[in-house]
Amino acid sequence: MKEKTGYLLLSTGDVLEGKWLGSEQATEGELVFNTSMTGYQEVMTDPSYAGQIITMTYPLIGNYGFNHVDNESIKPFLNGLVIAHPSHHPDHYQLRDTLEEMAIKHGIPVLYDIDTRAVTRIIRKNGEVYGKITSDKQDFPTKLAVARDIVNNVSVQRITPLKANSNYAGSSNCHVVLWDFGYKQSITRTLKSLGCDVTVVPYDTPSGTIKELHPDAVILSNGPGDPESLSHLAGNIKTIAECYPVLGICLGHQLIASAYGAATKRLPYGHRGSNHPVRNTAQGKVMITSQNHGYVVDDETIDKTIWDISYININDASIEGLKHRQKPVVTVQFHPEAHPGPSDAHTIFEEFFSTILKREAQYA
Ligand SMILES: NC(=O)CC[C@H](N)C(=O)O
Repeated sequence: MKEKTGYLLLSTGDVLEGKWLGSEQATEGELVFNTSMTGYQEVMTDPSYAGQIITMTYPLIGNYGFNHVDNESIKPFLNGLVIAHPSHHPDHYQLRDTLEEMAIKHGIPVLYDIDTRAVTRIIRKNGEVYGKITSDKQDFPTKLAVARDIVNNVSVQRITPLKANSNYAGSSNCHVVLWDFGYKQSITRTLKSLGCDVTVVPYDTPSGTIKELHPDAVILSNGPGDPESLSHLAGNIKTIAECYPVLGICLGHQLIASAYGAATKRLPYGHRGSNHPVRNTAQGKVMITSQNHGYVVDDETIDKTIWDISYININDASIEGLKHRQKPVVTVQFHPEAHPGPSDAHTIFEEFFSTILKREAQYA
């Protein structure tokens, strides 16, 4: 196998030498680390990583290849991947592509033979770090202007209806509008398996158009970038949250909190992995959750006359969930749809649906 030298250059001035896997195509972006030990396919196809270079702390990546069932979006949106050891001989009964084939097919630059734990220590120490994968040792990343249209690039372009799974045995028959800021397909898979018809709508859909769809509930999805870049949607989001049962997931949680006047701030180096413990403040119970976010809602700015804090991160006490005190509006910073990661938080969907069904029974 040909091995071409490439470099990971950091905005901190650090230079790491590695090897190209696939095409030698320079790329740059915010460098973030993910600590998941499995689920690299789901990580790479999660649209929330748009514009970023991911480094995986787990050393061996690609050992079961890529399949056709676990993608989280139509294609990977990340800017690049930095790993220690690629698996050159993956094996799995569902395998379609190797890591190298996947990288070439979608034009994703991949650098390997990097001590990704050393890179992670640099990010943990410095916070916001930009990286460039390149063949030119002098070609340092510029401090990037975050793409303004980052959500526009990952959101659906038109209103898209999806039918509930036909083999669903229950009786929920809900119609959910999924407000798409870069949704993971595990969200729609979960909703369809719970018997919901889903209408996915573009991120800039006016509240009036959402109302015309007559949803039973609205879910605001995850997505990439700084939530502040979507502050112009606050009025629309608040209008919907005042009218329907609403669930906000990750970016969706941040946007709902912002619509009610809270501020968001950057975490020192993000939460990205499959084992982040969060405590349910009402029950004292701990769940292990899948997470991928660089921003959080600032505790000090939440109006506690409107919101209860429902979940807290055990590692750093950051806000992990909010519950409206009067209305059926709940939000979570973590990923109840999981993938990758544990399904402890699936209960969030179940609780949300029991709220919708009770509400419908009340108005029937
Ligand atoms: N997964 C997400 O929705 C991430 C939300 C936001 N882009 C953040 O990084 O905090």
